[in-house]
Amino acid sequence: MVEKIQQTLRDSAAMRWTVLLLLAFAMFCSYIFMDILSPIKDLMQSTRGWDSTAFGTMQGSETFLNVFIFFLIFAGIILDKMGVRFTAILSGVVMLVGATINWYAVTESFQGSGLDTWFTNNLNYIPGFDELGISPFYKGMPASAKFAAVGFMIFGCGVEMAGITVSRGIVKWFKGREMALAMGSEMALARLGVASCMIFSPVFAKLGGNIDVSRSVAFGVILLLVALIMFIVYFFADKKLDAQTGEAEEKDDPFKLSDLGKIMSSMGFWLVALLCVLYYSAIFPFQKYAVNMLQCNLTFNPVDPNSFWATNTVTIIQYCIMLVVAAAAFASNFSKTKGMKYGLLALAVVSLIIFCYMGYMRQSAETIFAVFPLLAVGITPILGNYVDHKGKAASMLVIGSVLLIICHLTFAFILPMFQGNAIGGVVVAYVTILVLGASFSLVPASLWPSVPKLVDSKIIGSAYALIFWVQNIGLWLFPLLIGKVLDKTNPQLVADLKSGIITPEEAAISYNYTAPLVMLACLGGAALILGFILKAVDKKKGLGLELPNIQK
Ligand SMILES: NCCCC[C@H](NC(=O)[C@@H](N)CCCCN)C(=O)O
Repeated sequence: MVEKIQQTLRDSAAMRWTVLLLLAFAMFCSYIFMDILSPIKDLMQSTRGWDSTAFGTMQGSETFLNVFIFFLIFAGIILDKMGVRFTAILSGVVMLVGATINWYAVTESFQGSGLDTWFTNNLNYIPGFDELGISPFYKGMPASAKFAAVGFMIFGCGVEMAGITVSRGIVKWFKGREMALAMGSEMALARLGVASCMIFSPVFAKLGGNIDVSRSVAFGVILLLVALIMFIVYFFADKKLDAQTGEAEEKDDPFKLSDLGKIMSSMGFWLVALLCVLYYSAIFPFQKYAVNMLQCNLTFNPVDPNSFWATNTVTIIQYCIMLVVAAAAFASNFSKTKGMKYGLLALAVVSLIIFCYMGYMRQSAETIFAVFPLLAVGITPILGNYVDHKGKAASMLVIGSVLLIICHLTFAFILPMFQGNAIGGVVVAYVTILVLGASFSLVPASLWPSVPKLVDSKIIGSAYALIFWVQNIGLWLFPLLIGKVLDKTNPQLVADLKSGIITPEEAAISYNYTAPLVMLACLGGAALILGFILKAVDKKKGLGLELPNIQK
């Protein structure tokens, strides 16, 4: 008689993918909040008086507690000690609290309140940090920006804690199965979140003709409430799984601080962590300057504000096309026949071309750069699927780094040659952004699923936390460095601006970006060297980075 094999929730594909949807949707909401103010920087200046320094300082506060107060390290320890479901809910609550403070700071009610007065007169610096130039506050910073920074740094703790928790949750539910596809899908949805907020945040702020920036932030807060609900539902599924498997690893084999030593002594781990900080420092900080870099290098013919291309209808159509690209590319991973697979991929490519055409017709750098997260939405799951079935993660890290170098050098030296050539410049920009998007899929799709191969599953939370911590240092440092290098390498522009020879508007689109782009290409070069070393170490020590996740 054939013995009936005990099935757990994890063995059911439908249940596994439902759990992934809960976690991924929570991250989608968090990524929307993370960039909610980015596309309305101009409105923050005109309605709340945040100049570029106030805006940049507030945005930079996100990493402050994680990096300098080591919150991420504590978050990793909490995750390994308390388990995924507890930490998921905790991170959801922390994000919501931070976001609510952030929202209140930008409302009309904050203006003129007691808190407004207090923040105007206090919190002008943090001793020690101020001297080093790394304080999230400064004398003269608008009170609303200071209070928003307090909220954003609390949110930053929650969102990074959620990031490591979701990664560990995916490992728990998908290890030995479609783990890289699951991580790729989660990141794809996160990228869709970034693209969505770029499109919808200005729409909410300008709704009904009157400008209110707090509406956009309120939209983000509501989404974070939804994220918390997702985590609560996940809590029950995860509890049931533990009851079925009797695993509850955090109780059976409790995490000890000495376990951290095991991570630190793994050469493979450090190579991945360093590669991560180098690679992501050349991507996320670049993302903050990319639109301006395009404005400085491309020639745009302003679109008539009354024309079809300037309407919100076009925005909505473009967003729908974006969803078609993402859905078709994602569904191609699950198609049963080759015909269906290639049909869906063809649909994704045609929609992508239409998306690019519309971006060109709108003649704005923002809509051209919008294609960047879109390609990652489409192909990160496909590449994750490849890692699951064929492996080659270390090789993908190397290829991703090569593409990164090529793209930054193209932006630095080839794009400026097309200044004055409206169509040629846009074509070069699109091709380079698409290739960069491919690189931004190759590296994340192979890097994050490699971590469970390097450390014990009991300490996976701390391992992700350590990588995130190292990465956060780069994410804090490089936006600052790019700004400083830009000013240092454009001395004439800075002097002309100071003496009033050119207006701030003219100056803003006249920077020469060569030096910062070469700096980012060098980061790619260093990541490439580490990639080769990682490949060699993998071969020598048999880490299994080139092997598929699913062993047939
Ligand atoms: N399951 C993979 C999770 C990592 C995804 C990764 N996110 C990060 O690395 C975050 N620490 C940084 C996000 C910072 C943005 N301001 C990703 O590729 O998004």
